[in-house]
Amino acid sequence: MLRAVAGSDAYANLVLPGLLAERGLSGRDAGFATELAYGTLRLRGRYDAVLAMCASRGLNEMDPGVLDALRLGAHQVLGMRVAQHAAVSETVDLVRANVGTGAASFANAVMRQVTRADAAEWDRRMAERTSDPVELLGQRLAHPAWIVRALRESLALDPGTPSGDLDAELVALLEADNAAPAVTLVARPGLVEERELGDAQDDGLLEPAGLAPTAWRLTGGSPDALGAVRSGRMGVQDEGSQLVALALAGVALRDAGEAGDGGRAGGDSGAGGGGREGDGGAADGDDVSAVGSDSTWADLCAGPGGKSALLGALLAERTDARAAAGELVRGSVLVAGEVQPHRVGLVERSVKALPRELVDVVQWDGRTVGRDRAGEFDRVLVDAPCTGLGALRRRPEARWRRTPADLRGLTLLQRELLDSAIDATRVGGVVGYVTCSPHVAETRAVVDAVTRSRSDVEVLDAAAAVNAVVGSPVAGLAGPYAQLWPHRHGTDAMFLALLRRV
Ligand SMILES: C[S@@+](CC[C@H](N)C(=O)[O-])C[C@H]1O[C@@H](n2cnc3c(N)ncnc32)[C@H](O)[C@@H]1O
Repeated sequence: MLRAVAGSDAYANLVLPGLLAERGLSGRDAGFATELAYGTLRLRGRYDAVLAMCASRGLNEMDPGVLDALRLGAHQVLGMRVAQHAAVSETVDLVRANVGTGAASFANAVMRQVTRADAAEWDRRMAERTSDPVELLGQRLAHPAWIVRALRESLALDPGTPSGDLDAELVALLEADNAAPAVTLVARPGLVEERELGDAQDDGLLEPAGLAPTAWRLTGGSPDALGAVRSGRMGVQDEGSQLVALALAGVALRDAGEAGDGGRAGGDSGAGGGGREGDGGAADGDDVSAVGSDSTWADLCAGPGGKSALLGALLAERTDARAAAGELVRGSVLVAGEVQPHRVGLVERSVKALPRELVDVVQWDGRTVGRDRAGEFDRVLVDAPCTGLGALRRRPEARWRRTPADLRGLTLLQRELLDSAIDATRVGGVVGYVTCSPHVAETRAVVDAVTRSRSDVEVLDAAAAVNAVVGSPVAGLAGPYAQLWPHRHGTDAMFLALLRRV
């Protein structure tokens, strides 16, 4: 797997399951192989810093296969509890079998150096050689320096960051990125019975994740062992992804004719939680007659479809509730659009448990939707393509593959998509702008630039909307934007801005 990722630009999460199946590994063996592979990939920068101090030649002069084997060996010695002699001899055997005898004796010499100090001593030696504190933190905790700087800036600008704790917060975040995350599942509303979830809990397979009412942590077995996962009524989805979709679905809309607040941020978040949406539901505080239509939703960037499936389930549940209350409900629809044809297929698979007529899966360029379908939608999600710096714990190789140069094209696309989403939303409707990156350039800078350039949007309090979903104030979350963090909330670092079209 290491060779496929480094040599062929493969994605670890796509390569590994096939390799485990091919080699017949399951249970504890599969877990061990996964930790070997994912841990080595995640911590590559740390091990490279150690290997550079141990080897007689530069890393870029080494055979790439030897370098990967040494990284794997270093992870066993410094990051896992593998016996040193076993780690050394396995590494040397691997190099002898795949590269040759000369390379094996080189690997042997390097691995013996690696074993001569423990992790704390290697940290000390790194500190002796590196004066820049950001570079050093990046080496110690295996993040490229540009990412360390970006995460630090984002934490510093987040009003949810406890004052005076920036450096400790940064270390906690980098450490959380290096830990294997629990598998979190979504129980799509209206599709999974309480009894089914109760049985899975009794069998030791699931426990409530804690924040999102739909989120469950897998405590045993694999997701596919659950019938609800196989039938698409549940799915693997980070809790942060669930929270942002639920928050967008829960925020109160306004009637198209009602005057807005003139761009006021915070204050009235309009975040009402369950039971208030729609033309006929009871609303606590708001004038329901002012809510307007709430039956046409769009997911502008839907692939692979996790959030579409959750939004679709919410829309279906809400439509059924209204019909049961005697309302005349016509044609609720979620249009789930995606630009890449093969990802359109993934969206179709992900919404397979929902009523066919409820979700319209289409191929589109989200940038033109605002022009082609202006003012058509009540709620629009823009889950924009981004660097993914908020999901580093799930994508072990991503941090080494991304570069600051990626930001330029992405932020331009993000602005265009957000502008288009606002144009596609009716007056009084709401747009949710989401990224799985906390990078300031992709989050608040995009939202600030777009809202500054238009006079028809009002920034809502997205943190209050998330609190309303959870049912109590979430610690370390402060609006108007909602920035979640792995070390604080146990979720990916999802960002949510909610904008009302006025
Ligand atoms: C962050 S992912 C969305 C994840 C998805 N919402 C989910 O929860 O499964 C961004 C998606 O946007 C798609 N995309 C990129 N450019 C696009 C465009 N111009 N229009 C529509 N989709 C686009 C990408 O192919 C990718 O599938």
